[in-house]
Amino acid sequence: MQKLVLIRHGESIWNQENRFTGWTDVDLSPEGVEQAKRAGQLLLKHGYNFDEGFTSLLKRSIKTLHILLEELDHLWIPVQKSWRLNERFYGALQGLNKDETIAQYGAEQVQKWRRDPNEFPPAITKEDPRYPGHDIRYKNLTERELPLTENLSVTMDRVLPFWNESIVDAIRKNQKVIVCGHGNSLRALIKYIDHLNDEEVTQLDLPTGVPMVYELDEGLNRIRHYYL
Ligand SMILES: O=C(O)[C@@H](CO)OP(=O)(O)O
Repeated sequence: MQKLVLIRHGESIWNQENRFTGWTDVDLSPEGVEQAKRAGQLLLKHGYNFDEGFTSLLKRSIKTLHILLEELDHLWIPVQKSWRLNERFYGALQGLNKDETIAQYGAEQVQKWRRDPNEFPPAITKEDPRYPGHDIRYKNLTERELPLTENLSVTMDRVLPFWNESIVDAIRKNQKVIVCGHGNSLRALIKYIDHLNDEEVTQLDLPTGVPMVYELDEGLNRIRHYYL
C-alpha cells in the first residue's frame, strides 16, 4: 500500500476577495500562510514525511508546499514544479469578482462556468495582458499548450501526462509523495484517480490547506481517501 498526500494551496488574497484567479499569480493571504503551517503541523503530528514534492508554477502553491515542508523540517526534499499542475486557466473571467459576475450573467451561467466539466469560460485573446505567452515562466510551452480558456476536461488533459510520467514514476519508485495544487487541477486529478463521472465531479469542492490522504494499491487504484 502506498500513501499519497494531495493538498490545495492555502487561502489566497483573491480567494479572500472572491475573485476568479486561474493562472493569475496571486499570493497567499495571512490566513493562507496559517493554513499551510497548520497543515505541516498536522502532517508532523501524524508522523508523515516525504521524499518528493510536486507543485505548480504559481506562488500560492509553491509557498504552501514550502511552508508545510518547513514545519516538517523537510525543506531539503526535491520539489518538481510544473505548469501542468497550475490552476485551470479561467480565461476572461480572471480578475472578476464572482458575485459581480453572478449579478451580470446570472447564477446558472456562472455555476456552469465554474463546475460544468465541459463548459468553457469566455476566452481571452493573445493580445490580452493575461495571455500566458507574455509571461517568461511559460516560454517553453508550445502555442497549443498556452491556454486562452480551459474547462475541467481540458485541464485534465494537461494534468494527466504529468501525473502519469512524473508523479506515478516517483510513487512506483517507492517515494513518499506530496502534491500541492489548486482547486481545479486537483479536481481533475481526483476525477481520474477516483473514476468520477461528470456529475460526481461537479459536487467535489476542496477546502484550502487541508491535507488529503490517498491510500493506493499496487496498481495505484484507490483503497480509501480521507482528510487529515
Ligand atoms: O478562481 C479560481 O481559480 C478557482 C479556485 O479558487 O475558483 P472556482 O472555485 O470558481 O473554480
